[in-house]
Amino acid sequence: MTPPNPQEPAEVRKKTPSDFIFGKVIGEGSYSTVYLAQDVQTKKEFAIKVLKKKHIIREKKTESVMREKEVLRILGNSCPYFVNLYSTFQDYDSLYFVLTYAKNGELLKHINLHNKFNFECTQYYTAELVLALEYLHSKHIVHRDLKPENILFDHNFHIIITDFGSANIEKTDNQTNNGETDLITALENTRRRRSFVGTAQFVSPEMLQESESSAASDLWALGCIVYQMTCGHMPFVGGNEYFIFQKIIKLEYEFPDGFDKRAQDLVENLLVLEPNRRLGASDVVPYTSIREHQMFEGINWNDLGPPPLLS
Ligand SMILES: Nc1ncnc2c1ncn2[C@@H]1O[C@H](COP(=O)(O)OP(=O)(O)OP(=O)(O)O)[C@@H](O)[C@H]1O
Ligand SMILES: O=C(O)[C@@H]1CCC(=O)N(CCc2ccc(Cl)cc2)[C@H]1c1ccccc1Cl
Repeated sequence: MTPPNPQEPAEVRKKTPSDFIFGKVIGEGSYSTVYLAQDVQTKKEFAIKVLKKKHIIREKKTESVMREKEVLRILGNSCPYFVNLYSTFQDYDSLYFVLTYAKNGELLKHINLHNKFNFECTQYYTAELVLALEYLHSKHIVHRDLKPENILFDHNFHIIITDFGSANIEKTDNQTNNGETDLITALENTRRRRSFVGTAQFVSPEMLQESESSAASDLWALGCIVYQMTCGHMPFVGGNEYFIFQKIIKLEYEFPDGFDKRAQDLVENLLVLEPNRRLGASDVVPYTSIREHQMFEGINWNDLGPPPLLS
């Protein structure tokens, strides 16, 4: 590897691994390792996701990696609720993604630590998720694998959504410029349908049956996450994926005793089999129908204020 040219200002030169001090491993994926790293020059901390090219090829994830990069490029750094991609670089063996470091880890860890969240915390984090989904869907991007493992906390305990490898960038009307593009899109979507499903417990019924996904698929996942923050476990569980899928398409779940009634009503209006009938599905962003729900009584949507102490 050629050493960086110190005369060239770092901000314009393509970064290389030697621009960073790699620290502890903060997480592992099926074909990636995430390190805590410090920029040698600025001393700033980042999460650097390192993907071994041979693993990407073995897992057939090249398209997923390119899509995640494209989604992160589209999202930019305008919304605080998404991981920011500062830079990418590669060497012979690996690809490197320099990302926002979410210091306080996964939402899932904190739900399990506290067994479940109190109403104030559930209300606050559901509101942050609504604002995040409004931004994401306004960019015509559907996450498609939203779950407490992919929702991280930054140093101030605000959410940072990550893992866009399963995301879909929806074609908008003005992007289909000719019949041929439609055919390519249709072929790509057909091939992708065969291969893609999110995570069993959070996947929407339409993605299980017709494999059509839309912004409403993320609203289904939101319903599952509100349920889990409120009572500490997932609405659809089973011994294996087949039994979980059966419960989802039959809408077979129940609310434990003591489940907050406001949260229950919101969940019941999100976990609707027909995607277009889910609360917010017919809204043109912002999700006015969701914002006006009793779950959010007292919330100032223009300023959520600081996060409540987790409990
Ligand atoms: N920006 C980040 N800041 C802090 N921790 C992170 C960040 N990104 C990922 N992690 C942690 O690293 C772990 C691995 O993340 P990674 O995106 O590499 O794989 P994954 O998406 O979790 O797994 P898979 O690729 O199988 O879906 C995550 O579970 C998360 O806990
Ligand atoms: O899209 C980009 O920004 C470049 C374009 C040039 C390039 O070669 N790559 C790497 C493409 C790639 C993807 C998967 C494997 Cl297994 C190997 C190379 C892309 C890349 C470089 C660094 C980090 C990520 C990516 Cl996708």
